[in-house]
Amino acid sequence: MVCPTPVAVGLRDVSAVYGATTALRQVNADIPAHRVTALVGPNGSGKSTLLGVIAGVHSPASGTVRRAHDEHPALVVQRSAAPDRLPVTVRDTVAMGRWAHLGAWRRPKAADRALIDACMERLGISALASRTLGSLSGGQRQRALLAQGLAQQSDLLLLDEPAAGLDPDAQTAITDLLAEVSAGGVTVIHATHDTDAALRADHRILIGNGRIVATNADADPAAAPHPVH
Ligand SMILES: Nc1ncnc2c1ncn2[C@@H]1O[C@H](COP(=O)(O)OP(=O)(O)OP(=O)(O)O)[C@@H](O)[C@H]1O
Repeated sequence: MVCPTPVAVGLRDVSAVYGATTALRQVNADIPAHRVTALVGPNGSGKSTLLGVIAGVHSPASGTVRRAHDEHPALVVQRSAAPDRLPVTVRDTVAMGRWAHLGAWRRPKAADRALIDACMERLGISALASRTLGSLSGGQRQRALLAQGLAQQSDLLLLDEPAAGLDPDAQTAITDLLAEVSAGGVTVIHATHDTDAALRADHRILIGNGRIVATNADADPAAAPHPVH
């Protein structure tokens, strides 16, 4: 008996534009809950835009996006999109992941501080806690942004090339981390150019020129998530 996988995000006829540029064209997809989904495709194919649409930071020009999750999605952007010269420390950066959970004065409680410490520990950046982001290597900064994403404790974690620029061991560690996080009940969607990371995902979506070209569900219909009604 096939056990149906619930859908975390359902996209129907979604198109997205930047001015005159069409980045997504009539995208239809069901993203399985509590699994790792890899978005793969060449540069400029629309992966980041799709993540932005799912995160709710880029409004689709047409179509619908339905999220089953209660929490606000956590979106971890590519490091090139993060400001370089902000005088914030690694700890501050990770702590920003708690902002949505804090009151008006954004004062972290003991539990928030413990979580921030745990997220830094998980990404191996505890020793860098007092360093400013601008003083870090690209890979170290990328880990700080990932720790910030984890600190949000969202049940929908969206990551844009989380292992880009990391050394091979660190790339493997990030892929392991994503699998661990999804095993804990989080839906993970990540854009990647790393074939190993894509192959280790539970579900793959291949994008080309703003369209979905293939999913692994095409090859194995039993693996397709079952739509929610
Ligand atoms: N801010 C923007 N303004 C105008 N066009 C944009 C903008 N961002 C992306 N685009 C265009 O939208 C299309 C999809 O870009 P997107 O960044 O989603 O691709 P991608 O698959 O994530 O690429 P990469 O692998 O290089 O990160 C491309 O044609 C790109 O040039």
